[in-house]
Amino acid sequence: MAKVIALANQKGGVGKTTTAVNLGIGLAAEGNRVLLLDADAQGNLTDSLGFQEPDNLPVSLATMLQKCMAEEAFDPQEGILQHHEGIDLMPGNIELSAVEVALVNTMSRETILRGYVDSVKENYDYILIDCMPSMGMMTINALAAADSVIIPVQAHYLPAKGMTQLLQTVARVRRQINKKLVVEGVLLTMVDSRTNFAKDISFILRRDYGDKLRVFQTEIPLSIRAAETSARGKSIYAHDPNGQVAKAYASLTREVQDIGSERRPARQHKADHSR
Ligand SMILES: Nc1ncnc2c1ncn2[C@@H]1O[C@H](COP(=O)(O)OP(=O)(O)OP(=O)(O)O)[C@@H](O)[C@H]1O
Ligand SMILES: [Mg+2]
Repeated sequence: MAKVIALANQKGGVGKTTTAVNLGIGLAAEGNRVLLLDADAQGNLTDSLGFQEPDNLPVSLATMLQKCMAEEAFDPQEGILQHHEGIDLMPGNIELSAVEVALVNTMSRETILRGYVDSVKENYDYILIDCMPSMGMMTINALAAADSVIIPVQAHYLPAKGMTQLLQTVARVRRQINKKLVVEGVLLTMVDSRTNFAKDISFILRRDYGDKLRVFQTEIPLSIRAAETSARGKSIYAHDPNGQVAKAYASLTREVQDIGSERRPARQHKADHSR
């Protein structure tokens, strides 16, 4: 049964999609069965895995969510695409915007995506959900469907305010819709280790949040190599296997796998109970 991880941050351009691709393919390289869900109407995940023009795909996540809303039966393999680096993808496209609007007037509007995820869960070890940069209904659906959330944070900005909002949303979803939801970890991305500023942000983040949340030891370096992959339909491991970004994503993959095999740290239990 899959572990379901959402990649979420309402701030745009922080590395959610890049992390979905490279963590997903990293986990597959370790022998896991992995499904990526593109829950962003921009379709960037679909596009960056080489399925260009996502808006022309006949079946996408929007199609499947419409079926779930209509309580229509479907084949769990329907619409799932295969990427040559060993992962499956349920693509996303502009139609998700219409679905997001339709959700507002639907019964159980927060748990439609969970219904879809439940129907495909047994075929995978990990399902990663790439969220859009907003806290709208689709992201709430992703948090409702997930076991945990990874929060990528760009090392260029102090994330304080946005993080507080996001953590409040996660806590609200946990209280009201999905008791099991935890923060898997905060991931620093686009770290320019030559600057003191990036070091300061890493320090502040670990100081202010480190006792409540896991801040991944791995930090993803800023590199044009990472930016290039989105245009080429492949992972950083295929594009620049010996580079720093590939090493960092492989290290993140190991951290995420290790979490699965260890008990949750005591401090996280404490944080949960204090709410
Ligand atoms: N480590 C990195 N170094 C340099 N550029 C990067 C790195 N990671 C991602 N990028 C680039 O930064 C941009 C934003 O990354 P990405 O699309 O992964 O963010 P996102 O959070 O998914 O954005 P959105 O909120 O729009 O969905 C992309 O052009 C991507 O190629
Ligand atoms: Mg994205």
